Amino acid sequence: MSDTPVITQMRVIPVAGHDSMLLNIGGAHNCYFTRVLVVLTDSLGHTGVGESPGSTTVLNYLQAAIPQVEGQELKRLNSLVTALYTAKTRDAFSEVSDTIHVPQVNPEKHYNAVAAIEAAMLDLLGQFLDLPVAELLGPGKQRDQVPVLGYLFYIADRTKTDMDYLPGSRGGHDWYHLRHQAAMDIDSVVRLAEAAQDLYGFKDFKLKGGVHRGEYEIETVKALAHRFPQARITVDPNACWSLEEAIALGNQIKHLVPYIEDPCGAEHGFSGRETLAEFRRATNIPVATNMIANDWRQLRHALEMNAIDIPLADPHFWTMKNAVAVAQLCDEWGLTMGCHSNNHFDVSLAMITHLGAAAPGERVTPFDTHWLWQDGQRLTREPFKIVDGNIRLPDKPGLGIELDMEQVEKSHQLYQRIPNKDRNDAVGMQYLIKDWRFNGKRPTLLR
Ligand SMILES: O=C([O-])C(=O)C[C@H](O)[C@@H](O)C(=O)[O-]
Ligand SMILES: [Mg+2]
Repeated sequence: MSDTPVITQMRVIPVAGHDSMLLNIGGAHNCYFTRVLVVLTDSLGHTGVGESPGSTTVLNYLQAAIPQVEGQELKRLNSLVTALYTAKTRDAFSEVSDTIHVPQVNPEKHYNAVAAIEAAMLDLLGQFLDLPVAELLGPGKQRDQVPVLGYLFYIADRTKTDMDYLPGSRGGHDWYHLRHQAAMDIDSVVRLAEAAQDLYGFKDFKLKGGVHRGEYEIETVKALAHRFPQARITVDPNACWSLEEAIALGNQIKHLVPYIEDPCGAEHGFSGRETLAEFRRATNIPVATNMIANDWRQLRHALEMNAIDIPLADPHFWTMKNAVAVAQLCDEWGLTMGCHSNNHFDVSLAMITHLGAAAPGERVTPFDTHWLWQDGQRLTREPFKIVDGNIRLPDKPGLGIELDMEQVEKSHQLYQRIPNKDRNDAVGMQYLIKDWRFNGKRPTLLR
């Protein structure tokens, strides 16, 4: 067997960036978000990089994995990733997963860490083979352009807090100002969508719901659909509507939306998979999820019950290779593939782009990305761009990105300074509503 490069060093670098006061069922986004970079060096001197959500658990897991990764040959990628998934290691690092404040995304789960290691190894392997990562995944590269949607949020008024939210500045594109200002009503959200579309050319939009009462969010969807008649608009209340409410609300917009994301969840002794199956049967509206089909076992139950049409296979939850396997399964079984997102930097932007480029078939729905909220805070020299609602895959080996270590260092320094390293959207929310506490069954503002 011939040799492949050996991983000589693994660095784990926690980083932080700025965010707007975006509302969701978990509360209000903090003024800072955190991520972790995995930076691998190989014996040829190449650098490979991956990004994961920034919980302390994931950080600890990555640091503990260093001895398992250093010294490995790149050709052992598959067996190394499998070993990192072993139950023994997993159990040691997922103890706190029940305490998370944003239950819809599981940022503390170990698989986020494994995914970042896999991405960095794929990056190195691609550079060694002189191939883009998309060529190393599943069926290989299927497309050069990956469509993404405009991910809209209601935005709370940051001036009601003493947190370090950025004020935004006038003089550049409107989007860069508006994304920092309160947008609590329908008109403001439509205005946000207009600015985002003007800058990024989005063809489609998703509204993060679970904030106002459901009726108001449906009115917002209608207003967006009226303003952008060609767009595919959807809404994601993160399962906070009851089944009954979800059916009533869904029926109002069934002619306007291509799908609804996690309209309802577990209630009255029924699981989220059961209520989503009932929702689908009652409304005939396709269902997307990032809440009840995030691993093979969950996906199997969701499909057996006919609960979903669109698994949003986030490569950070699944790893890039497994997310492409989900895409292949969708293609073969007549499902639609999509991709969930959290706040992220430009390394994750590259990861989702290669995933989208390798997803086979026509039924790939535009991917979620939070990049529009972070655009301008780069860690790589040339972040991929969203143009006409698409991200173009560069003609470069590996992930096709190069870290800018000065930017990484600044972002790491910011991480060191901030008090809250783990996501907790209740903190900001408590400035708006005294003693606010998470309740997955009540829209954020209804207290
Ligand atoms: O589709 C989703 O459920 C998400 O994007 C989850 C995220 O946590 C989103 O709610 C957010 O960023 O607030
Ligand atoms: Mg969702």
